[in-house]
Amino acid sequence: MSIFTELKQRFITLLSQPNVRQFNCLSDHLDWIKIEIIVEQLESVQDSLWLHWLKQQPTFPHFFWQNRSNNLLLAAIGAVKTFSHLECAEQFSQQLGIKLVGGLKFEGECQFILPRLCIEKNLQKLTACLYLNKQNLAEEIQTCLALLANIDKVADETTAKPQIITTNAVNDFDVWQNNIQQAIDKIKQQEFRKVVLANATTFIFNQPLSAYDLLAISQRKNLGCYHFLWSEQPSQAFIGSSPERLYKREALQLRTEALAGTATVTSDVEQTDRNRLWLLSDQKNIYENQLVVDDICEHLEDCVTQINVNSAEIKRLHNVQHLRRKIQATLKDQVSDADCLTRIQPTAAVAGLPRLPATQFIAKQEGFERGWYAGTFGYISPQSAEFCVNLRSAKIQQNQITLYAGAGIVEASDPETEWQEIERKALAMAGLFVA
Ligand SMILES: C=C(O[C@@H]1C=C(C(=O)O)C=C[C@H]1O)C(=O)O
Ligand SMILES: [Mg+2]
Repeated sequence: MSIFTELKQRFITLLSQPNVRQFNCLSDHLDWIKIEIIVEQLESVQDSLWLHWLKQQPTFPHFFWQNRSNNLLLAAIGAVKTFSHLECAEQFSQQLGIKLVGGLKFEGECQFILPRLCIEKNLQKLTACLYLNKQNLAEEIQTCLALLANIDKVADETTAKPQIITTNAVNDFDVWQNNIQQAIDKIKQQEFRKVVLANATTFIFNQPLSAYDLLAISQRKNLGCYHFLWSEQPSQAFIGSSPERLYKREALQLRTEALAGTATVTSDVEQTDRNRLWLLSDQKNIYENQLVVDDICEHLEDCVTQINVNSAEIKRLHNVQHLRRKIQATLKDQVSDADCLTRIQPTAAVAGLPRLPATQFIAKQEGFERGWYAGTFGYISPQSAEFCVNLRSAKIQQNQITLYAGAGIVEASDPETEWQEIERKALAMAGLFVA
């Protein structure tokens, strides 16, 4: 029996119990019921299973998130409550002692949900939770039964190979070069020290694309990355495979990082290793990274009791390698995830330093709205939280895909080199469909 058939049968049995109202209440005075199923030893399945399951679920939104150390995977369908204010989401999660999933767009818009059904996999342990509102319980049970009717269905990975018809970038090289020159002028005038400029490239295909299939391919190719998918309606989704952690919190322990500074990775092993050594000692890249360290430390300063920055190491990916400095801190009591998120996001790795003039420059010059790109996805809960930075990502709408990639611009930046850098970063997604 598949895990989904097992969950379906067990949930239907639990929902049919006459005392469902009492024994699963999250708390006497609250409106919500949680029905939980735990499977301690899930047999090994491929990570793509959860995406192929989502692909077949008619209940939206869909949320998928897998951390880069691959010991936590979340797959959720439906929303019984949505939050557009971080503090409200935080308060709700605290009160009920539950996880909420979602994130923040680059421009700051907040979107968290309490899913109808949330499946969580920690290594071999699986926890599935169904949430119902106590107020109109009879109706809620019917809605859940309708959702459960379909949860044993899993899609096949398509063999279809959509063909590219046209490609169009928001900024061509001339516009890019001009934007970088303007950024460098502003840096010289001391309006800011760094700004991260991005491009958006749209590919139109001869047939619709499956966000689920693309992300499943990416899971196998972009190793050591967070993988995420957010879809509010059929045929539209935002996906990505990002190397960058925004932060991970366990109780008061916070882990974050400065990931910035880039060199090429190719199939030439020796050249790639020379690039690694060059990156570790290149002043422009070290400076680019240092500004991210400064930004994070400054923003966390008054809400931590200690903070420690590790020395630089290399985070190696399929097409690029980055300089990374890990940062550990202990939060003061009472510091919330709402605090952490608003302080850390968007870091100087995706916005710039100082944050305000950099984001204003981006909004004015870049030529498109970033939305979920360079935003963050993850979860909050009273015990822990984890978020990634939504890089190496794409927006899919029917037969169109828009890829996003950016690069940190500092005074020593060269437009040509930065252009090559964003082209290589875009390969994390483009490499999945451009032969
Ligand atoms: C902005 C992006 O990446 C960021 C910029 C980097 C750089 O400029 O060296 C490196 C890693 C990321 O923090 C992106 O991938 O779009
Ligand atoms: Mg760079």
